Amino acid sequence: MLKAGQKLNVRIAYVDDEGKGIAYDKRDAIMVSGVLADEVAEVQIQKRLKQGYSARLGKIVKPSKNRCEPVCPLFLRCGSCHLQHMQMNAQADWKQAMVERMVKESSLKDLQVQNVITATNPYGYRNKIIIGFTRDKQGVHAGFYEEYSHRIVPMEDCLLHDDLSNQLIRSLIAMVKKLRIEPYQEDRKKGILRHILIRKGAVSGQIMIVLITSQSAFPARGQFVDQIRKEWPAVKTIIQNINHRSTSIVLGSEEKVLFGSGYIEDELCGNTYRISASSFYQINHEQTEVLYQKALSLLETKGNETVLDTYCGIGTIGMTLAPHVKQVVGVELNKQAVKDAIQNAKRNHVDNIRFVAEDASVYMQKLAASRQRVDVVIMDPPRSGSTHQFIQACAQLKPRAILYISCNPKTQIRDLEVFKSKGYVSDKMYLVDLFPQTNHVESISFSIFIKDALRSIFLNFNNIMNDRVYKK
Ligand SMILES: C[S@@+](CC[C@H](N)C(=O)[O-])C[C@H]1O[C@@H](n2cnc3c(N)ncnc32)[C@H](O)[C@@H]1O
Repeated sequence: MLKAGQKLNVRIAYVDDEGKGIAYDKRDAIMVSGVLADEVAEVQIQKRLKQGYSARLGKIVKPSKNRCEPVCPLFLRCGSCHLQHMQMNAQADWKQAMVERMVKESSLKDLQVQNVITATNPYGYRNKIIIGFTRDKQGVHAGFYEEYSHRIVPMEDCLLHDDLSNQLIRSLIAMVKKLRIEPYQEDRKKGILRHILIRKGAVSGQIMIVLITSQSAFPARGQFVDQIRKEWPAVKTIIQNINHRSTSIVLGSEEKVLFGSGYIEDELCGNTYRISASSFYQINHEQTEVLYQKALSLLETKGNETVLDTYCGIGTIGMTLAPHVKQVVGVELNKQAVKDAIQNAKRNHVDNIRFVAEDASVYMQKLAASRQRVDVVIMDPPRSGSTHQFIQACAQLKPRAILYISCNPKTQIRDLEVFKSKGYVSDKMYLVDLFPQTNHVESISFSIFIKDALRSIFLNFNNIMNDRVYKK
């Protein structure tokens, strides 16, 4: 049995899905951050866990050939990055191996995980930033959260954002301190400013600032807005979001526009989109274009299809696809996002798309009950994945194909297992790295109904045989 404080040298067996190195002492697992597979590291035991021990990294005794120097001084303290110490090509291999492991543990043994489509910009890619505020005896602190905690790691330059965003963050923190805007203290339920959210259009350069507060009125609000507008002309809108709740969810349900229109605009895949504070917008612009192109190329559309774009956000996937199909229906739960989507269709003159504000599972069930004809279903649910009801209704609708985009391959694989039981099979999974330096990856699968799948195998087989006959 190991004791807290004990130091020992361990060999890292593998890096788990959370980016943590796993070593073994006899049969006990030891979990340690900042290490790579096959490295030998000196670690210090911290505490006993259910399935082993957590440990702190002392020093690397034998480094891996995949190791590189983490560039951020806050690496391992701030919870955002997990893989900065891993070279980029090794990050791609690791993400692929992680998804392959998930597939192997599922009933989808024939699903082949393709090589990761890597990012050309491994840093500076994030277009959305959330900074937390707190106060202690030493004063006001602002920055990002430590992993698995509500403790704030004071902000320095974050390399996942561009230089301008980092300058803006520093400037906003200085204004908060100068204007004595009191940070919200979660434990004492006192104070006002909880977070500041910044969103920047990658192409437009337009900036949105959302001040998330614990109450509606707060002193110096007018001065804060005036100062931001004076110093930052790229800021097109400032919104106050009021979150009264005791929760780790950042945004509350109440909003006041303090300056501008309440949204910014950006361009993606040739269309212009308006994006409101609570609407979803992918955080890596360049890789989102790669993701959409890859996903939509799998559909091989003929122009006569009716497509459902479920979990559609502000309508970006559906509107990129619309010129290539007969019609698209977007389904989205967030009413503000649906308002954005309707305006986005107008501003891009896309007239074969419409949007429904509803829970996607409920909508699918209604559609299945009314026996509507749908050719293709696109789904892009949140990290928690879709629901049994959605999949059941989708199978009743019998679309030719289901295109599933996900930021969580684990829940996607779980859902694909259910789809398989309904006759929808997928032979390949494509990965696109939207989140370099982190343990996350975006994945795409394309499933067709088993009878169609068999017919396509038969046709391919026939073509191969015909080729052979011709070659003879
Ligand atoms: C990962 S985002 C994808 C958005 C969009 N497809 C895109 O690429 O920007 C997931 C979206 O699903 C929406 N959503 C979450 N739960 C939902 C539900 N039960 N029904 C419909 N939409 C939901 C969220 O509001 C969010 O816009």
